[in-house]
Amino acid sequence: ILGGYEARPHLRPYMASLQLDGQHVCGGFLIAEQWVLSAAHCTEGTNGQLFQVLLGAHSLTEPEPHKRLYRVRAQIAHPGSNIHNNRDDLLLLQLEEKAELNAHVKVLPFQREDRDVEADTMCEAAGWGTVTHSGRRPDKLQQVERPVISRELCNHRTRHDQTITEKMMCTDSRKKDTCKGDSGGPLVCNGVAEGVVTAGSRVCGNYKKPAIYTRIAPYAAWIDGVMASAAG
Ligand SMILES: O=C(O)c1[nH]c2ccc(F)cc2c1NC(=O)[C@H]1C[C@@H]1c1ccccc1
Repeated sequence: ILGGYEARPHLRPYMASLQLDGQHVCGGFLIAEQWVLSAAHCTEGTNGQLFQVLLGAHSLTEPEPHKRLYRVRAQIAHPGSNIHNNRDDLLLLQLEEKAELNAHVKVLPFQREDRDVEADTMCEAAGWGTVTHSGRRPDKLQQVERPVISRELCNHRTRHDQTITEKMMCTDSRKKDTCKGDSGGPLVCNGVAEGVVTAGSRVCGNYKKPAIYTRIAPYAAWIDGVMASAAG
């Protein structure tokens, strides 16, 4: 998160850190007791290694009472996701067991109504992604508020030039922005997860390259289908 600030500890109890060998790789968030939603690009270069999911954390390194690392039983990338573009950039992770829900670990509802969030709506993003242009990595969860910008503006020739589909949304990226390591985390608007930070490599903090999120509503049926088929 560029230009943000340390989150109030455990006020975002749905936040997950996807880790490999104890290292934060991407964000994610709890959408059901045994399921975390993140971004498919985060699995690139991991040659099929399964993530571990840290829940209930504020600091990545300090011992905290409700912090717990969960093993992952299955990782399901959206079938349309690929390394060449940001389309269908979603990853579902089934935890080895149901997460123990408490004040520090809670499910975040996601938007099921497929309608664009109005431009200028203020939304929030949080993550353990880079906090400086030089790539400094924070130990504690950061957050930032960002206004939604219209798909028309985001698709302008000088911005993302017609690559933003109706299953994506954008926020202004002037100075304050999501960045590497925040990918997979939720864009929360009025208390509901509307988007997932895409994990394609993207310059951060430059107003000419707005932040891109996968809108969740268009994928509600896919998400429900995967969770239902793996149930039990
Ligand atoms: O965040 C992303 O967009 C992204 N997309 C990817 C694709 C492949 C891939 F192997 C990783 C990623 C990855 N994350 C990262 O590189 C994470 C490791 C870096 C990081 C940044 C800040 C704080 C902690 C750690």
